[in-house]
Amino acid sequence: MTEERDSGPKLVLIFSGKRKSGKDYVTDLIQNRLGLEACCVVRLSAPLKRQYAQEHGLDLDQLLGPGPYKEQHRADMICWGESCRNQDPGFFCRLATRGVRQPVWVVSDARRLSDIQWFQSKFPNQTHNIRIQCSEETRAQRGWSFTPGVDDAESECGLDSGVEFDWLITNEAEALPLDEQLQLHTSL
Ligand SMILES: Nc1ncnc2c1ncn2[C@@H]1O[C@H](COP(=O)(O)OP(=O)(O)OP(=O)(O)O)[C@@H](O)[C@H]1O
Ligand SMILES: C[C@@](O)(CCOP(=O)(O)O)CC(=O)O
Repeated sequence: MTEERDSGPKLVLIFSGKRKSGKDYVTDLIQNRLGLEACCVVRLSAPLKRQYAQEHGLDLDQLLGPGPYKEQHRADMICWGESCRNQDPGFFCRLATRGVRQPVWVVSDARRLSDIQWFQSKFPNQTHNIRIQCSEETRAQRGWSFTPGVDDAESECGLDSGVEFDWLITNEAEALPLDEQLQLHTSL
């Protein structure tokens, strides 16, 4: 049986950013650098997608991947997830971090103030907020197109204001290479 970490994480990096800004790409890069023993990528949407896939007979792997399949289901998943969050805003944060034993937690997909508040209230000294940004042109090249009800809803806009980000990362071909941006802020 695995033992729960008593002391909690040493570092919690909370990433947010618009669709196709590269949240998964950047957080995977950090995990590759730190290694699986030290670093866990915590995806708040993972338990949501797991439960949603089960209840709706969908392909979980495709919902977890970057392709068009999850986009076809995104609006309905958002509504479904919000009905859970309205009853318990920390519901997916708790599920996604259950049993995580690595000292560095890289949360890949904060979307709402309540997500950030949950980590900050539990780990006030360890938590840092990071925004991944890039142009709409770059996001479009990665498959994004504006979808009403998604791109103008809380899921995408909930952190547009009201958060002081500790770091901003620009994930564009023209920007400083990601490696160098990560090194500027940390020794990652
Ligand atoms: N710096 C980069 N270089 C090459 N490809 C990239 C880069 N950043 C992102 N991508 C690619 O762009 C696509 C979208 O990136 P990613 O899935 O990480 O975005 P996301 O913010 O997690 O998006 P969403 O929230 O819509 O799932 C992926 O196919 C990813 O591999
Ligand atoms: C339904 C939802 O969790 C999908 C997130 O998918 P992804 O992080 O973009 O792969 C978004 C949300 O919770 O608002």
